[in-house]
Amino acid sequence: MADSWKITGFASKAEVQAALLAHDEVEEWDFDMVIAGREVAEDRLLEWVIEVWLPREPTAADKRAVAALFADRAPELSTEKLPPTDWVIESQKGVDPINAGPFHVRTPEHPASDDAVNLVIPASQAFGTGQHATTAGCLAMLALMRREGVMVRNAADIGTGTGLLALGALRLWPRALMTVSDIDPICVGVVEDNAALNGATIGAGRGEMLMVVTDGMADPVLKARGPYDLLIANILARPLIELAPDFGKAVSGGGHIVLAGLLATQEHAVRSAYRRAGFRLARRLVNGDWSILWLRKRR
Ligand SMILES: C[S@@+](CC[C@H](N)C(=O)[O-])C[C@H]1O[C@@H](n2cnc3c(N)ncnc32)[C@H](O)[C@@H]1O
Repeated sequence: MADSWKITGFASKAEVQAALLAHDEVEEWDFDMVIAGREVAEDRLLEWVIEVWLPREPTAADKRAVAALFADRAPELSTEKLPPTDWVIESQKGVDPINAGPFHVRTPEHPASDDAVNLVIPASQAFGTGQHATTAGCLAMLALMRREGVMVRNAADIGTGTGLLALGALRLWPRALMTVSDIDPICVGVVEDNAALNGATIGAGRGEMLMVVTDGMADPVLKARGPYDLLIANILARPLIELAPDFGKAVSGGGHIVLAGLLATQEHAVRSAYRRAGFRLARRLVNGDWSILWLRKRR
């Protein structure tokens, strides 16, 4: 567990949104940025802060990069050294269960819901507890697809994180082949643990989950198991646009793709890239600032 630092500055909502976009656009950015709304106790005013977390003591260049996130004014920034903590696990502890479509996503500490499809996801270093609007939106979109009569035999979840979306999809389509992938090898153990917790089996057969570590569609196993009739990708707008041609090849004619990780303001660019790759829009959901797209490949 390394030391970490946090730089905080109050911002307008417009600055917060611009900062989110900048974060997505700047490739060499190596900070974790948290955008938070803060309630000031006395007058219940909602203020926004930009919090930037760094794995090192901020240099002058780091501070300039953070200051550049604030439009036309010199922001007042405060810098704080944080105690050594595993922040990913810490941030996931004690989170409340969420409901999305028929799903109830909870940690093992919370009781099961009798009238929902329970998915158990403990705190881990991988992304995907259901708390984020994009994850919850994808679960709701998958449930909508099932309600609309979509049948899935061969699916892949790219950027699976905790494996939550794949586990949800397997509840909706229990006989499907399911390949999951992530660029981050830490997800392998997390996916295995979460599969076991949710009664799923790791394997290459129907109703099982096969995990590969790869960037996008690069892995030969991921390619060989296609074409997919459902591909799920909750990543970010930039990689989604870059991956559009590969995803276009990986999805069968008439097949489906669910995309998330794009802000509503980035939807146009993502939809254009996927139109060029042979997809048309079937449905869209908006959850907070985020868009979740269901697209269908032309036959
Ligand atoms: C926003 S998280 C989504 C996790 C989970 N699917 C969910 O919906 O909560 C994005 C995940 O995509 C992975 N990722 C980012 N870029 C990727 C790429 N080019 N190929 C595969 N995975 C990628 C990240 O490591 C991360 O686990």
